[in-house]
Amino acid sequence: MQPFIQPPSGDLEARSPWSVMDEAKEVLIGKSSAPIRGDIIVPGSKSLTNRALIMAALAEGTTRIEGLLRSDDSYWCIQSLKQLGIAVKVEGDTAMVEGCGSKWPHVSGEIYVGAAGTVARFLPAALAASMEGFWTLTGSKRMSERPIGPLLKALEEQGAGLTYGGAERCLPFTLQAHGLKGGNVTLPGSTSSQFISGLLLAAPYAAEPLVLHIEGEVVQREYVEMTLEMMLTFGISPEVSSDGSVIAVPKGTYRAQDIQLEPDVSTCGYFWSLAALTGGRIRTVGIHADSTRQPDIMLLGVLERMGCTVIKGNGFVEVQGPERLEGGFELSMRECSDQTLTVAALAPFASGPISLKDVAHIRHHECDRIAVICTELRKLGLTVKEAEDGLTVYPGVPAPALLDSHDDHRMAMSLSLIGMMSGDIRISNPGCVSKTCPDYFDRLIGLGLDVQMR
Ligand SMILES: O=C(O)C1=C[C@@H](OP(=O)(O)O)[C@@H](O)[C@H](O)C1
Ligand SMILES: C=C(OP(=O)(O)O)C(=O)O
Repeated sequence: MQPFIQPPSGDLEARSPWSVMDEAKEVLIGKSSAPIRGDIIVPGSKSLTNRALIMAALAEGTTRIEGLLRSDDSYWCIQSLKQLGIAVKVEGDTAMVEGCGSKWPHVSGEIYVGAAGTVARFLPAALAASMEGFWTLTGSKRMSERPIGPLLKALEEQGAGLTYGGAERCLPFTLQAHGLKGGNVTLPGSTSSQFISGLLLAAPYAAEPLVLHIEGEVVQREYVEMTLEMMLTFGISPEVSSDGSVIAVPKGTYRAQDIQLEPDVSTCGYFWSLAALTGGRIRTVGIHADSTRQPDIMLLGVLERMGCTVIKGNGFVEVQGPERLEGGFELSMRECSDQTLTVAALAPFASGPISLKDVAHIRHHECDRIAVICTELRKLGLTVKEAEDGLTVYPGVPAPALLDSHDDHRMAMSLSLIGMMSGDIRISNPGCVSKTCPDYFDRLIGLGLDVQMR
């Protein structure tokens, strides 16, 4: 075990005022001696929050959003909209957004998107849809490395002028808006579903109806469905071909709404896992498992396969952990790939190896998630086999270690699960949880876990 506390690391500029633990250099989670039990209400979905904010900004009229997530990703979304001259008033988890009908009040300026993939990929088309404007988009160091090229290429073809401050077709860039032409546009589905969602969000404002042709299978297709569903809520009905590869978006204007957002199912995954690992019981309130569009609900199927009992109630989901988790199988995580790290953290405690596949794209997330989870699990003395599109984790007993979150909220939250099972595990730079769940560690304390910040 390394004796020294590491200096603070990570891209602290990307932390927002809604982050609560920037000072923490590391977290130590004590071994849990009892099954974890509790009922919790998880904050709003990041994906729903940022879609709702951007559609509300593009709409005509004032939208009321309830159940908003207050985290770095939504903070940078709101700040970006404010930079564009949109009035956004936030009280608790309610936001009032004055829409601009795609005529952004501030026609120039610099917009910082933090580390939020949803803001970096959802805003450019919404900017390009305006008839005038000249904006520079910048983001965290990692966001400047993450792919966005296919979306920017499509926007250039649609009429936007783009110049690059660093590498070609990456952040930072300056976008000159001339409106979107519409007509046929092609985007690949294999790197990120966010390119498709980003173009769809702005598509109703194109000069001609826009027809999006998707090349190849979409990683996490359900996020595209989530976008289409919210477009419908705001009054626009795209038509999808029977094989899903062509989406025709009619011209129109979003109409302001009063909407209530669901809790973040991706965040629920860590809490369900606490129950799964300890033979406990966690009920997350506010989730309708059968109707949610959040793809990480599919983690419930994985937990059942691992021997958990899952109760899908009316407005809640409850997970009860077994005596011992089952392993010895292979899973495609393509459709709920944000949970790959969660399952990798559960796997050492299962009865047999678990192989996770079809997630090559997560190498382009907050860090190279496949390489990094393998590195961190190996530091614990565990056996892991890395593949191009996933990994296999073997059962084992984790040894004490100092682990690195790699400034990735999902790494920090997943590694905390191992910490709780093993004790003597420290995680450096834990403050990155603020990307989606700023009070994550306080919530663990609330469930009776021994969590020390240093
Ligand atoms: O549209 C969204 O809200 C998201 C899409 C997914 O991204 P990719 O399709 O880029 O993997 C997911 O990983 C991310 O957390 C949220
Ligand atoms: C991939 C993620 O985020 P982003 O929206 O930045 O892509 C994530 O939250 O796991």
